[in-house]
Parts: sequence; C-alpha cells; structure tokens
Amino acid sequence: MSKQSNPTPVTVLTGYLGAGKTTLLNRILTEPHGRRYAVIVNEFGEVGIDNDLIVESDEDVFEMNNGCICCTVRGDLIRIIEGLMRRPHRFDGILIETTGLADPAPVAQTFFVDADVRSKTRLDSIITVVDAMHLLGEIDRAHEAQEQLAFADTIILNKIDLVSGEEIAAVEQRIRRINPTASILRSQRCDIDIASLLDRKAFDLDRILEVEPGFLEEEHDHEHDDHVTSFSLVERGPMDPGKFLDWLQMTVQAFGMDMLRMKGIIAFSDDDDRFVVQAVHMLLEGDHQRPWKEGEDRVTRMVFIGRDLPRDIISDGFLKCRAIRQAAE
Ligand SMILES: Nc1nc2c(ncn2[C@@H]2O[C@H](COP(=O)(O)OP(=O)(O)OP(=O)(O)O)[C@@H](O)[C@H]2O)c(=O)[nH]1
Repeated sequence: MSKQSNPTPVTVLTGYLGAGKTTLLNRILTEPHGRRYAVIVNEFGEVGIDNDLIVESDEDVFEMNNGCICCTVRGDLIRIIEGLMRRPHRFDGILIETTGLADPAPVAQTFFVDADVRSKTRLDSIITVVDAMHLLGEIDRAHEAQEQLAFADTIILNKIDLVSGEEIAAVEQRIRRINPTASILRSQRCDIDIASLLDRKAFDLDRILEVEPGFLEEEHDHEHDDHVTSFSLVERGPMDPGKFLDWLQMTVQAFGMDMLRMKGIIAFSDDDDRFVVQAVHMLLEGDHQRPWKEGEDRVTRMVFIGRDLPRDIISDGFLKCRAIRQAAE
C-alpha cells in the first residue's frame, strides 16, 4: 500500500473514438496485477452509456458527463482528485479515461499547474489507444487524434486482427511522424501485459515541453471540430429485435463513413437480457450483456457521434423499430 507521502501515480487513457479505451480499462480492472485503482471516466454525449460498458468491479468509478474533460469539466476533475486524495489508502493509483475527442494536453496540465493536485499526485503515463483499421482514414481531419498521439509515452496499436501486416506498418509509420519516441505495442482487444503499463514512470515532461513549449504556462484553448456532433435516442417501450437489427445494419451501412461512433443499450421485447450494440464506422458489434436487474428501468438508449449525421432520418427509423403491442395486452 502506498504511503501518504508518496505521490499517487495517475495514468491517462486516451485515443480517438472507438479505438479501444474501454476495452483496455476493463482489462486493467479485471486482470490480477495486484493494484487497486480509482477510475475517472469522462464521456461525450447526453445519455451516459460508457459507465454501463465498464465491467463491474470493486474499484471506485467516477463519471464526468457534463462536458468534455479538456474543456468545461476540468474544475470537476480537480475536485474529484482532491476528494480522492483525502482517502489515499483505498487505492494505489488513479486512472482517467478521456473521451475520444479530448485533447490530452489540458488533462495532463492539471497535474502540473494545480498546486494541491501537483503535491499529491504524479502523472505516470499517457497511454493512447489507436484503431489500426481507421486511424489513417481519420487522422488528417481529426486534430484531437494527432494531439493524443503527440502526447503519448505509450501507444497501443489495437485491432491488428482487422488489418494486414503492410497496413500495420503504414499506420506505425504515420504514428512515428507524429511521435518518434513513444513505445508502440501491438494488440488485439488490448491483450497486453497490463502490469507493464502501470506505475512505470513513463511520462516525460521534458519531451512534452519540446512538443509544446507553452505546456506549463498558458491555459489551453481547445477547439473541437464543430462538425463532429452527438445525439441520443431514448425509448421506454421495448424494441422489436428483428426490425431493430435490420435497421441498425442498414443505418451503419448508409451513414458509416460519417458515423464515427455509435453505442447503445437495447431493451428487446420478450428478452430478459440487455443487448449492447456498438459501431465504429461500418464495423458493428452486438451481444447480450447481462440480465436486466430487478427494478432496473428497461429503457433503450443510444448515442451517435459523427460528422453531420441526419438525426431526423435516424430517429424516424429508430422509432419504427418499436415492438407493436397486441391490442389485447
Ligand atoms: N475487431 C476488434 N474489435 C475491437 C478491438 N478492440 C476493441 N474492439 C471493439 O471496438 C469497439 C470500441 O471499443 P471500445 O473499447 O469501446 O473503444 P473506446 O475507445 O472506449 O470508444 P469510445 O466510446 O469512443 O471512447 C467495441 O465494439 C469493441 O468490441 C480489437 O482489437 N479488434
């Protein structure tokens, strides 16, 4: 257990939309590496879904849903960390999962410019997860993805099952143009040695100051890409599984180019299990997750994040997938 005088190590998990951050977080929370973490999760979108996709564990998980961690909620981040520091013996480190659209600079800066936070914590590592299949298609127009790579000391080149050896080499080359020094680990579903990622003193302030000389001085003025927006769909009645899955497949095909990310928890008619759907562009996954709990609201919630997605069309199609109840019911 850490002594109070030792600063608590902080690991920041970043990476563009759908790269595999939650997959990595779930491994960190379940694999036996002998450390306990307090976890801070920030998500983009009005309806919280990420927290439902994180494995249930003994760890304390704090959600920050009221905005982007790198902009409006930084004060919240400081407050959460200060709260955690009042009970330092409950955990060995802090993990922060940022949204896919976060600039990691202001998050990292928090650990240097806030005197109270700086005295009690130590930024240990910035780990950036990369989607080997989609990075090259997005990187030139996604400023945030470039920042995430530039700030990383460790890059996890994930989803190597979806690309060829030559494609992996091309992605690595592109990463190296942005960040020549970070260690790059290849993975499938983030299957890396978790213990080797944690508490490793990898963050190097001197290197960051080379990349961004004003890092410690100014307030970072971060601008998000205005074309990337998000909307949510919520429905309290059950959905028809056949109609819903057909519609979703069609939607992903039709709008996948601009659909950066989709996630949903679906309540199907005549089904006692929650169904989880996720897409990154046209790659769609869906599976039963766990039974609905006693008293849990069986509500369908979906979040779409994309470039100029036609909300009305998607919403209309969604509503047509509601299960029709028999008049006798
Ligand atoms: N084929 C394949 N799919 C993967 C791999 N890693 C993650 N996925 C899938 O990719 C999707 C996104 O993974 P997440 O871990 O939720 O990604 P994220 O970075 O947390 O996504 P955000 O919600 O945008 O923050 C999910 O459907 C995962 O099951 C991989 O190595 N190979």
